[in-house]
Amino acid sequence: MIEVKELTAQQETSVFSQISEYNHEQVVFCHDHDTGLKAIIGVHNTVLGPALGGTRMWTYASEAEALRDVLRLSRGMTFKSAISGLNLGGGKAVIIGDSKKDKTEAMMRKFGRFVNNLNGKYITAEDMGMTTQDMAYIGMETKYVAGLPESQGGSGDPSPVTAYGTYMGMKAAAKRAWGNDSLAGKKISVQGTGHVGGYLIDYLVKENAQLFITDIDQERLRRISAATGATVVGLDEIYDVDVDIYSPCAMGATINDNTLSRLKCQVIAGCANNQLKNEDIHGAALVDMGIVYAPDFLINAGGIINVYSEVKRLNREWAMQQTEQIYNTTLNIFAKAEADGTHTQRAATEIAQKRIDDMAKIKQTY
Ligand SMILES: NC(=O)c1ccc[n+]([C@@H]2O[C@H](COP(=O)([O-])OP(=O)(O)OC[C@H]3O[C@@H](n4cnc5c(N)ncnc54)[C@H](O)[C@@H]3O)[C@@H](O)[C@H]2O)c1
Repeated sequence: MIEVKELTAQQETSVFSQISEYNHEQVVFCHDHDTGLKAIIGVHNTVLGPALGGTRMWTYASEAEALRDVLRLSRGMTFKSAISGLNLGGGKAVIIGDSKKDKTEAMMRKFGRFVNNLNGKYITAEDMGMTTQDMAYIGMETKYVAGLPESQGGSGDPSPVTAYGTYMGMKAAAKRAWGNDSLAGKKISVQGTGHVGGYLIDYLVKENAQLFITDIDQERLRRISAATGATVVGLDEIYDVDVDIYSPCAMGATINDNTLSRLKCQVIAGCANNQLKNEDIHGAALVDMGIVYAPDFLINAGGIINVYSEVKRLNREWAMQQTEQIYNTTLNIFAKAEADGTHTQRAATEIAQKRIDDMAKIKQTY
């Protein structure tokens, strides 16, 4: 398996150092002057099938940050699809910009043309900052798009399915930590109350969990708090709240050297991608702290399962049934990690990598 190490400052600025570090097959830089499009498509691995993963539109502080994000996200998709038993490779795209101000139909369609140039090696869908309407625009230029509106034969917003899988993973983690998967009365902090976080909160409210929520969108926080009774906490305060479960549902790398010593939870289970800033260092640190960590790419796989159902013309019922399996898979990962004396992220990655390696051998005989 390829180890991902911390890069030196010099390596961080070298595009090829980063691509080789994460072992990507292909990275495509897309630029269009007229629409202001600046996008990067990362194709990590296509052994199991076409690289499928959403496009994220975000106000990255630098181009280097955007590149790092697309590389980490696309690698995560490889393992997510592999561990979920899907015949898909890992890919992802980022568009640099403010989704609320900079996005236009022309920009989306231009991006669709870049996706089309890859001839199906990469299939796009939604991620943060993108909507089903954006997928519809992209779909005017390419057939290699999923997550289209249901009115256009698509599987619609994947977030409810992602939330269901995250909820299943959280319950499995609760069972591991406390011997019982009930979340009733558990204090749970949810960082990010967007598409997935919002649906997850609905499940947690139904179970009578005690919620602490934060978001940069103050209006949404007020609305959710008024509807659910959740306590609103500050953006940074979220790491200090005395809770049983911390659920990262916004950006990645929130489990890092600065936050670890502040966390008081016994379980971490959320939908955000790439929650561990450094998989091995912070994954191992969580074991030392006695925190049960439900691997992000495993428990947030509901969205890709839903998108896969669209590509393979299966229905949402199939997607929900597959997603429910996340509960058992998560329990199995906890057991494997303990038996192997390793952390859960590594145990999950090893299972995913083994499937890729096994299938690569089969393909050699075609
Ligand atoms: N949508 C899916 O189906 C899906 C699938 C798998 C993984 N994910 C991951 O889950 C996470 C959330 O996705 P989403 O679709 O709900 O996105 P979203 O944009 O709908 O929601 C993200 C929320 O996080 C908030 N936020 C951003 N930065 C924050 C910060 N520093 N602190 C607190 N809140 C902050 C935003 O204001 C927004 O409300 C992302 O990491 C995404 O990659 C999503």
